[in-house]
Amino acid sequence: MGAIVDGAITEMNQTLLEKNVKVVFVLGGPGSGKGTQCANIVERFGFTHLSAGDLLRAEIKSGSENGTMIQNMIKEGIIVPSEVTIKLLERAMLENENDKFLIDGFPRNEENRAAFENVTGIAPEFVLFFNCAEEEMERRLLNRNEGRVDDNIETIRKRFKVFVESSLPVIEHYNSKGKVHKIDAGKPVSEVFEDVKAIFSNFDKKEE
Ligand SMILES: Nc1ncnc2c1ncn2[C@@H]1O[C@H](COP(=O)(O)OP(=O)(O)OP(=O)(O)O)[C@@H](O)[C@H]1O
Ligand SMILES: Nc1ccn([C@@H]2O[C@H](COP(=O)(O)O)[C@@H](O)[C@H]2O)c(=O)n1
Ligand SMILES: [Mg+2]
Repeated sequence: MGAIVDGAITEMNQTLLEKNVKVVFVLGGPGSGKGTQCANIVERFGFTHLSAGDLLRAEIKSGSENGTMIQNMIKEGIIVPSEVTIKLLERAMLENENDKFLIDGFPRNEENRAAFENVTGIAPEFVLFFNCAEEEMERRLLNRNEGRVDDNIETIRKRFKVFVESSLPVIEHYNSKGKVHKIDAGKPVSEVFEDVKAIFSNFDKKEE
């Protein structure tokens, strides 16, 4: 059985518990390389990648009633209420046959963290923390060229502030439980992946 915590269990997350899903949270500042490394982990270790930001952007495109609110919050670099993001994550996990998920960019604040554990009853196997200097992250985001509304210097600075004030405490919370693997994400992609591989290889061995 994966790591399960006490909480209110609804029909939807009862199904998730029955699936015995394993979750790894992938955290780090904006532009630290979470999405890039998740793509490598998917290929090498068979996880399914769920990016909270991507799910929110897809929700905007779908014409959802929450679309305008989400769009405005992303433009401002603010964290969307947990109930919206958690529903998207739960749905994505239920719709996928895999039982191993990389949840990228979530939990982003204390509200995200507590609500996810209470609502789903799932605790992460471990947390990957991509640690990178702001100057490097800023350079990467300004060169990303994916047309994201939040990849401009004004929003990037707001996102850095939110990361330091709201997201780092979440990482500290899991660190105090011995669940965080901190990775130097300032190195080239292939070198970062070498460090990531070592962590997942050990995890695989424990599973055998
Ligand atoms: N180790 C690296 N060295 C140099 N460039 C990198 C590295 N990792 C990722 N990049 C590049 O930096 C940009 C941001 O990477 P990525 O999208 O993976 O970051 P992210 O952490 O998911 O960011 P966000 O939180 O904004 O979604 C991309 O253009 C990517 O190609
Ligand atoms: N848990 C989350 C994750 C993301 N958001 C919003 O999406 C923006 C982009 O996220 P990325 O991970 O793709 O960088 C982020 O700045 C938030 O506005 C969120 O609200 N909650
Ligand atoms: Mg990303």
